[in-house]
Amino acid sequence: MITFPLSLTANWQYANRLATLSAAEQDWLLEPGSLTAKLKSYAQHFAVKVLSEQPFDLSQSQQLLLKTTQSQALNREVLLLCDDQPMVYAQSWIPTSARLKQQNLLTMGTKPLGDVIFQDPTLMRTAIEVAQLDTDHSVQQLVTALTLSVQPLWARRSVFSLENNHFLVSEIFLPGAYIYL
Ligand SMILES: C=C(O[C@@H]1C=C(C(=O)O)C=C[C@H]1O)C(=O)O
Repeated sequence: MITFPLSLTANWQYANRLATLSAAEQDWLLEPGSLTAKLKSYAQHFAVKVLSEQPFDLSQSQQLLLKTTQSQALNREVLLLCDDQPMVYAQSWIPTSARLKQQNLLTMGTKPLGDVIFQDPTLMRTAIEVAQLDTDHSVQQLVTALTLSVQPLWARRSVFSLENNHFLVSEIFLPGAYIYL
């Protein structure tokens, strides 16, 4: 039985410190635009499956990343599926601020975050950090539950901002994702 939220503790690094990324790895890990839009361009059918969406306590490191003293945020964990294949596990931490509520980010359901936030011209994003999750990382329990093959996984994360309201989005590329092809 998987306990959400999954821990995403990892050796996060800014991509410019990783000289050995392949072209495909750079293409997917450093995609500056919407990952949703990029995945949709590769698939006939795109869908979001919500795994867990609940208020949860922010860790101290998350509060620092989000530049917030709020103790809780909405934790949203989803799978992004292309033609019914799970391609990405995404985990977002969205503080319950009025501005983020106004954007309906706290009640997205199966609508992809990217379809909303990238429509906002005030959206800002920090530099993308990347990490490789090894075969004994806690995310691998989800890989096994999805009957996918355990393998080192690429991950990326960044902090988005809408008028000084910050939220953290992490994305793990699952086995079979285009990044590995
Ligand atoms: C931020 C984006 O939204 C995507 C969709 C998410 C969701 O619906 O929870 C989470 C992370 C992203 O993979 C994006 O498209 O880049």
